[in-house]
Amino acid sequence: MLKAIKFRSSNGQLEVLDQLLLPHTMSYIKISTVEDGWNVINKMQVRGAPCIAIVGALSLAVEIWNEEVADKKIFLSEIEGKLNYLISARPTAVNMKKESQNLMEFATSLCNDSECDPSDMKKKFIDQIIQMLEKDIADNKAIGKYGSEAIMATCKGSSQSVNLLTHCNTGSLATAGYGTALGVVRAMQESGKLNRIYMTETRPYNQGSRLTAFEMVHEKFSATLICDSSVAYLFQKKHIKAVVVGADRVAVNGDTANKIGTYQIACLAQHHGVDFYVCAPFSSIDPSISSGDQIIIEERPEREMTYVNGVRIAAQGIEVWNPAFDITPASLIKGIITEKGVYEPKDLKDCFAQS
Ligand SMILES: CSC[C@H]1O[C@H](OP(=O)(O)O)[C@H](O)[C@@H]1O
Repeated sequence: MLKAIKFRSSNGQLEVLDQLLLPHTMSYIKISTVEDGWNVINKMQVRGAPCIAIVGALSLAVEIWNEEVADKKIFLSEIEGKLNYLISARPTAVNMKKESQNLMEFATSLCNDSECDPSDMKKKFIDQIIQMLEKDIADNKAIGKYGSEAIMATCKGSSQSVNLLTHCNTGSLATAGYGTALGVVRAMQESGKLNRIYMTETRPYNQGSRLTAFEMVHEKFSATLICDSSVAYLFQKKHIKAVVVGADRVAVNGDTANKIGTYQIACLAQHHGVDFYVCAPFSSIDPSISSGDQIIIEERPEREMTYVNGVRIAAQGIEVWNPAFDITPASLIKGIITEKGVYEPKDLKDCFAQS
């Protein structure tokens, strides 16, 4: 499986795959500081909500790896500033913000623990970050399991295999490995339930044609690439059982921010009676927002839309609007597939009411 992140816990060496160069070139970038981490996230050399959080946190771990910590309170204040800086790299995905909150709660508890000396605090803090890698992969495999069961539960014959559609990239290049929506695709492949995975190109960054297609070819899946504009005709001409997409931020009512183009696919899925699932770990759900209209939608530079590989494809002088995400209303979503199970959008709020 392709690896977006290479981290050696023996010596704190971190490298990330430069996804702007895929599929033609596999090149890893060394990350030594939070500034390096911020830059690769902001430039989208690294992308995907879970991957952003893990690379951001690991960039902090490697920056402080050899630091001598003398005062716990000063150290706590230092890491808070660095985490807030990392959150600013991209505004829509919530994972970096939530993991920062979790890390700050953990660091504060260490700071307040009189039994924990400064060097212990640093070591335990770094170990907490390193655990994110394995937890993400475990979460994704659980998402895959629950998603596969949910999709097959609505099939008549147990021997049936189905066609799925996905948008953008939610696989090993968007996470620590296995993937969220692509994790469901992998789980169905593993259980013999996948006939074919269709994927959209996902203009303008082309996560589908450059990344998802790369992952699927690399692992020899039966996979077909389509233009973003072919989705309606695909639903008309091919039997698509379900759409599985990722998420950058899910509001507590189930409204979901995801890659631009997701909303129109959800509208078409409803029109054609195709089940539409969002696949995301709980770290992508934001309990602080009640609906999707509170989610900030990042707008990317116009050059990312008007040029391909350095060649201008749009008329000079045309004005451009390039939102990187849109909001799919909960009413269009059949289920939100998480590592804890599958939830109807209306039931999501109860998960947070208890906590
Ligand atoms: C599991 S990745 C979630 C999400 O992130 C992608 O956005 P980007 O490539 O801009 O980071 C896309 O929206 C995926 O669905």
